Amino acid sequence: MSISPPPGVTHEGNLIEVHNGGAEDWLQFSEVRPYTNAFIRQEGKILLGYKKRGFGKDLYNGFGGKLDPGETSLQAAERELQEEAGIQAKLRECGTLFFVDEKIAWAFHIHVFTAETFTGEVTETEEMRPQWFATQPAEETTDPEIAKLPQIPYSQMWADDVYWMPLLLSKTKFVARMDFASDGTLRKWWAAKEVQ
Ligand SMILES: CNc1ncnc2c1ncn2[C@@H]1O[C@H](COP(=O)(O)OP(=O)(O)OP(=O)(O)O)[C@@H](O)[C@H]1O
Repeated sequence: MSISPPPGVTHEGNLIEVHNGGAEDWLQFSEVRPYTNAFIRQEGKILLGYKKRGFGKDLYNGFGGKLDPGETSLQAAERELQEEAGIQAKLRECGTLFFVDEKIAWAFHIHVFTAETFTGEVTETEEMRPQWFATQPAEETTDPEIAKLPQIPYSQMWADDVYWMPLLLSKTKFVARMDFASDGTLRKWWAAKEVQ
């Protein structure tokens, strides 16, 4: 059976394990803007950044932002990682997120990237304070350094992250759409794994 994703969601592979929430119809959108979001994922841990200013202030997120004119999403993702966390990595695309917000005139098409290794030193910047988080419960790790790390702080993240972050951590490609109401609550969401 083939799966039809919500409007705006693009994919190349087959969609499996669809998860669906919310009751309202999908919001309309007239413009789509590209963004990036990058995560360094290592054995038992993930690097997130605490956003100190601007859009998403006081929330933890990956590192990313808008594309500069003429940039590919990969170039933008690598530039934003350098600008916001002070590190360089060869990123690869691991998913796409599509966000629509009742209060915002355009839809966000976010290319999500990941890497396991990086060069340079993780550095706090004017925009972001990077921090490592454990991706498994402390009792399930034998690595004392991982056991000391805090768990992923979903209560200080965008309301949608809890639905797609597990797909990112499972290392399968994923696609998701999330619609926000004007009061900031998640009004409807859809997520799936993408396989070849
Ligand atoms: C609605 N739910 C959401 N859930 C998780 N992540 C979200 C998100 N909505 C946007 N994002 C990410 O937030 C960053 C914004 O980037 P943003 O600060 O606007 O861009 P940029 O750094 O270019 O801006 P300035 O340089 O400050 O103008 C960018 O990574 C984008 O992928």
